[in-house]
Amino acid sequence: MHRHKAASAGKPRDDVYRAGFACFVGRPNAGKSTLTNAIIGQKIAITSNKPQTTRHVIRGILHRPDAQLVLVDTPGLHRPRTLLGQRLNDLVHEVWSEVDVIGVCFPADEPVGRGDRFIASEVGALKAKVIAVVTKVDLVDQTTLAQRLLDVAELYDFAEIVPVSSVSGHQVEILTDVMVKHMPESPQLYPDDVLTDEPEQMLIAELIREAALEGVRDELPHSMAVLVEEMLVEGKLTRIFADLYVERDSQKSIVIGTRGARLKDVGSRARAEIEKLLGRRVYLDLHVRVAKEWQRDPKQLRKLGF
Ligand SMILES: Nc1nc2c(ncn2[C@@H]2O[C@H](COP(=O)(O)OP(=O)(O)OP(=O)(O)O)[C@@H](O)[C@H]2O)c(=O)[nH]1
Repeated sequence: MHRHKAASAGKPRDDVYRAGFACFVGRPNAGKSTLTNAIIGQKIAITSNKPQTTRHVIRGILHRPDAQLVLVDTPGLHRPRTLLGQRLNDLVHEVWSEVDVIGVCFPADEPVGRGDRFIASEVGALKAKVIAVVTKVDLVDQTTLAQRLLDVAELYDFAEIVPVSSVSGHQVEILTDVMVKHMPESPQLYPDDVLTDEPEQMLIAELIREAALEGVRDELPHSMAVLVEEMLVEGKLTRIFADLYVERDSQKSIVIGTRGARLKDVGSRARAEIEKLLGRRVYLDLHVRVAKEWQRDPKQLRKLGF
């Protein structure tokens, strides 16, 4: 038997450190993003687009003394009508097969429908624990909520059903506890200092944006966004990877300048400011991208503040 020492010693559950991956799924508008923010937003939330151990995009990591909960993104699941739809669904299943907990979200203020049934039928037969989250409970009365909980319970044999409101914060803590409870015993998956918290990343993005706009505000008024993709702490040095998004190729040329001279200058000015902010030495890696393809991705657009 490969039992953990702590478990065989009969220690209380509280002593066990748990860590793992979870994702929220559900039809569009079910409240997945808001819930993710409610869980990680007020805590020491850290985000990154460069997953270290898995292929999926990490939305945030919740650190607790007893657990680490890594929330990952999945693209929406659709009834596959096209090859692309099929490929997307394959990707969804790939992510699902790698997570420990799947939270299927059902908005309390809308009846359970065909889309919900489809998703519920797809989440079975996985190693993941599947829990139901009834979202937006602040929008309905007790009778409606009770009916919704019954309808959801009939869809699938969920491990748990948790009603929450991301807006009022009602039961968000409890949902987190439930998710942690279903995480495997595991050492910490991500060290605390590999990634950083979002507010800090926003400030850094703003400093880069300031530096990039200097002298060219007339040509590039609002059409630029900066996204800090990754921050890595390596000894005394912090490596920061950031993307500058512009709307057109012509704007990209302006930002980069002749043979990259302007971008280099932007980088060194931004770096000086970031070093002041962090009080640490910084290596800054800037990439200029045209946002065209990003405009079709609402999540990315939201992240960029458009
Ligand atoms: N009143 C209330 N509104 C909520 C709550 N959670 C989410 N909403 C609202 O519901 C809408 C959809 O929420 P999102 O979090 O964007 O939903 P989503 O599932 O991520 O949507 P997609 O990205 O389209 O899949 C937004 O307008 C939210 O403000 C809640 O707990 N209470």
